[in-house]
Amino acid sequence: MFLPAGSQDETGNQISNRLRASEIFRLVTKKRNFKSISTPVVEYADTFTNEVAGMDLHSMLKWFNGEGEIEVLRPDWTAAVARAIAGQHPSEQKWSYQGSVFRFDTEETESRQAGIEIVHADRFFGEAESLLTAVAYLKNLAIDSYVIELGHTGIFETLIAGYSFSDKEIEKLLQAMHDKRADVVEEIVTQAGHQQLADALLALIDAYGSKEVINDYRKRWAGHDELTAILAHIERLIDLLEASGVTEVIVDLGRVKNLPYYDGIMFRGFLTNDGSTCFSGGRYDRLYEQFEQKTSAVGLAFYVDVLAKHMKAEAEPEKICILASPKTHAIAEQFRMELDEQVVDIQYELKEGIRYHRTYQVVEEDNEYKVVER
Ligand SMILES: N[C@@H](Cc1c[nH]c[nH+]1)C(=O)O
Repeated sequence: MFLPAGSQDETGNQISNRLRASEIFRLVTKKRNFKSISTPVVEYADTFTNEVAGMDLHSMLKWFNGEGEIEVLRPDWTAAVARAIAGQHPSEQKWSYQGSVFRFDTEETESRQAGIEIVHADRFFGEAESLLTAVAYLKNLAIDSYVIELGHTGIFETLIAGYSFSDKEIEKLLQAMHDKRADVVEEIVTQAGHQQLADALLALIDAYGSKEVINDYRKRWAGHDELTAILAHIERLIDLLEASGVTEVIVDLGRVKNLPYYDGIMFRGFLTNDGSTCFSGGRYDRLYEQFEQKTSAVGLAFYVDVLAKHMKAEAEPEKICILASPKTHAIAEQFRMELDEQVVDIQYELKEGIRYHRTYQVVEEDNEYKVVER
């Protein structure tokens, strides 16, 4: 039997690492006073596709229910959690969750996330706590080679404000900026008749790297209060991360939003060894406008499958075999109960190719059963 593209089985270490990653996430977030929340896997599509959430129905796993409404498998936790907690008292601010998201536009259809959302809190506090929780979690997973990248939706948006583009053009422009395709960006702005904008956007494509990029752009954007305020904001977060022991923080001023609801700071974590993204998040105050709330909302989600792949495997415990028979199986089981630390396998005969550190056997002596080492 085969599996559809984007689905795969999992075995061994990947599973035990993933379960450990989940348990460590539970402990880390509990200790930091997050309240856990879980939403159903099946929801109305509208929770994710409404005007403010803005996600694309095409990439969702969906069907019609008996009433003709579209239901989906949860494609995103952030919009689901927002729906679930919209009616909660604003004193509840820190939420954590774990579970799968399902999307067709990613390599794997199902991917497991562990995430946090901080709502109704002071804006800088929410961003700082999100990032520091990420740092604490990675530390607890013993993952220490990673880079945190900061970006901001306001840069691109401020630069293109005042130029008219159709929704289609904006969509293409966002994609081209995301792919860092200077040629495509130039083509789109030229065709729209906004040649003057090209230089600013093309420069932005290369505006990533260490803190010096901020100093450089502070000079370039001198006098442009909105943009320099964004730079100062990013710099404050970098200072916080550096003061908390994070050695590699980079900025990408040309980063555009990867989810339609972001409006403000965006974060991402990359693992150094293969560049894979291990967490992603950002500010999304606008999402709460659908509930007539003007508030602060920020968070991030870890890609648990990615983390599990990069975690060191757990140390192997001693592996013991007890040879028994149908008659002595209960005796072997009793002996097994006394061994807390070891992996204990009971077999009726030794199988070739399976290795144990020690082997025991149930033997009969003077009408009594004993377990002895072989
Ligand atoms: N839901 C986002 C992550 C996130 C959590 N909070 C804000 N953003 C994602 O799937 O990438």
